[in-house]
Amino acid sequence: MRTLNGKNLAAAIRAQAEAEATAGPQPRLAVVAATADEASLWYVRSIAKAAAGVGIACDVVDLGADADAGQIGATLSRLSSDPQVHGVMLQTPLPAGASAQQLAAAIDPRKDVDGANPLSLGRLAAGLPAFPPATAAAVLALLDHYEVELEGRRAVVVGRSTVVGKPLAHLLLDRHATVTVAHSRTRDLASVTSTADVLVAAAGRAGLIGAAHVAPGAVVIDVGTNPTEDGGLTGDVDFEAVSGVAGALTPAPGGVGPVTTALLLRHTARAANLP
Ligand SMILES: Nc1nc(=O)c2c([nH]1)NC[C@@H]1CN(c3ccc(C(=O)N[C@@H](CCC(=O)O)C(=O)O)cc3)C=[N+]21
Repeated sequence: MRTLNGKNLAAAIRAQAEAEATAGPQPRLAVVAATADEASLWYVRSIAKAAAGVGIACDVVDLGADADAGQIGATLSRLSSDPQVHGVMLQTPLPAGASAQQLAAAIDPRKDVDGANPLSLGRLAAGLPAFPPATAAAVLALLDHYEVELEGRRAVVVGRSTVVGKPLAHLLLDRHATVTVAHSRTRDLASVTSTADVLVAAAGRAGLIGAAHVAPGAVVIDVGTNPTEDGGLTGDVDFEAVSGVAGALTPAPGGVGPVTTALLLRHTARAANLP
């Protein structure tokens, strides 16, 4: 079984981001957060640290977990019209009553480096240029890096979120895979997932995918970042069990996560260089 490590790929993507970031005026990313969620705040800190490492300025706009939709929307609009800001990201989760899908419409699509504006998803679906969500792009980057063939192969995505499952289905379709999207109401999940040449677990449920879900030799990508009781993170895939069946498997942590952060930075450098 091959372990599809994401750390080396992430370093290579950060090097590209740095080259692109230092070629012109310094790119600036604004990350808007309105949450007390520890995992989410950890991600914000790791973005800020990684940005500093590649020459990208990063402003964290922390509105606090009590912010309302009006404040968040006004902040996104202000950042979208600020010529000093090249990338705008709205961190999830949001306070009750605030809809990420609705609010993200306030992000200028040219600055939408995490592909959150519904226009970006629509453009992606239509095959037009757009920034895909960094997590969905990270799955494709890993598959490409490890030279996993997609054309004509069966890909099953477990999870239908707006940040991962839906955009990823479009990215895989663009690459001529035969795509199935399974989710929490799918009946007999294992009978669907075991048809996959490429299986992507993005449901957000620790240990959802076990040995019985995986065809022998399949390539398995674990997008899950579920908090564990001891303060760590674990994926949607039971690594031990699945590593006995799969042909290749990403670790979590150490797989999709680092590549996601690196791509967010590369998107920001590209946003700053858009004509
Ligand atoms: N609008 C939005 N877009 C997101 O992409 C988004 C979000 N909101 N909200 C929060 C989640 C979480 N997320 C992670 C990204 C990288 C790691 C990551 O790099 N994790 C390390 C492990 C860190 C550890 O072990 O503590 C790894 O996988 O190696 C984790 C989690 C993106 N999210």
